[in-house]
Amino acid sequence: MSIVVEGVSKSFGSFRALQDVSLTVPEGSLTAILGPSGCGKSTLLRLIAGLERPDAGAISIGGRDVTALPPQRRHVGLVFQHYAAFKHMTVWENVAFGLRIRKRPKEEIARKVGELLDLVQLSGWAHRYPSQLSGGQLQRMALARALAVEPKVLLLDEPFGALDAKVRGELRAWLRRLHDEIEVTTLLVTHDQEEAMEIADAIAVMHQGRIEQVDTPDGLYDYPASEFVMGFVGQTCRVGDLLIRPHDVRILLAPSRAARRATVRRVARLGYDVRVDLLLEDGHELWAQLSRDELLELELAAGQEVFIDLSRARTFDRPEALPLSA
Ligand SMILES: Nc1ncnc2c1ncn2[C@@H]1O[C@H](COP(=O)(O)OP(=O)(O)OP(=O)(O)O)[C@@H](O)[C@H]1O
Repeated sequence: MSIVVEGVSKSFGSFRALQDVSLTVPEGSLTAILGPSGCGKSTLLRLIAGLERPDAGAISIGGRDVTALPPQRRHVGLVFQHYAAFKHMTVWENVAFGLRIRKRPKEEIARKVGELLDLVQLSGWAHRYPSQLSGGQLQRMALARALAVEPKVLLLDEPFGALDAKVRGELRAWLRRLHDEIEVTTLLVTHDQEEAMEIADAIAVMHQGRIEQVDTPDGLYDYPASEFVMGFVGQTCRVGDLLIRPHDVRILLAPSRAARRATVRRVARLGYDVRVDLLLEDGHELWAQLSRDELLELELAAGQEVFIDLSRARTFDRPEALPLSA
């Protein structure tokens, strides 16, 4: 089911946490809400879940206005960063909990819990207790528990936030596969642009209580709507009003009409990538990201004079992208 947020605002005292936020999460999609700490991501998720009420605006799920409904009548599954498992219950009992309180028949509970444990790859752990699970396994159990009651939408707030980078990476790939399998509309809150870019169909970038842009991962990266978005979804260098991604900085060995004179300050190998720190004649500093092959071709060394083509830079003073002319 789709989620539609229309013109939602929310203040805490005099602090405006959300200002006129609108967002559509299409049915079956995996959409990420991406933004820095404090931008209002969790507040938006909590409003959709019904844990908070908006001051203005409306929220609908599957075409039904749920703005005035309590959480339990919205049929949402929720998973947070620090999942509160029932410690005295086994994994099986934790996953079965929601079905038991809904008084579902025993056979149905047994079948469903079995299926869910398969889905989250915890079948072999059904009779363990939460204290015997790793962080990644606990979060998978949390997902199984959220899915048990067949939510119409799944809301995930930094579900892998507390885990180390390697486990996070594994769970990301796993979540994407799970989503493709069960096709439940999913909204994922994260401050990690790599996480959002890797698994989401669409990303809503938030900044200071507003949504700055909603687009596909490629769309955000290639056509950022604002300087904030450009800086948040990838690396950028600034040269005066111009913003450019380091891999778009072209280094030339001979002068050309559009190129600026610069000095190589340092060449650093970062595995296959190479970082070349540059000082432009006018005093601006920037860096170029090259491949090792490109570096070998250019034979760059510190102190060398080169020419920098910034024609792929952008400026956000005016709405359209402005290529630099000489
Ligand atoms: N119940 C509350 N009372 C007062 N202020 C709140 C409350 N909930 C959130 N805020 C404030 O609203 C702002 C947005 O909070 P929110 O938790 O939505 O941010 P976030 O983007 O999820 O950040 P993080 O990634 O750090 O969790 C913050 O400045 C926060 O302090």
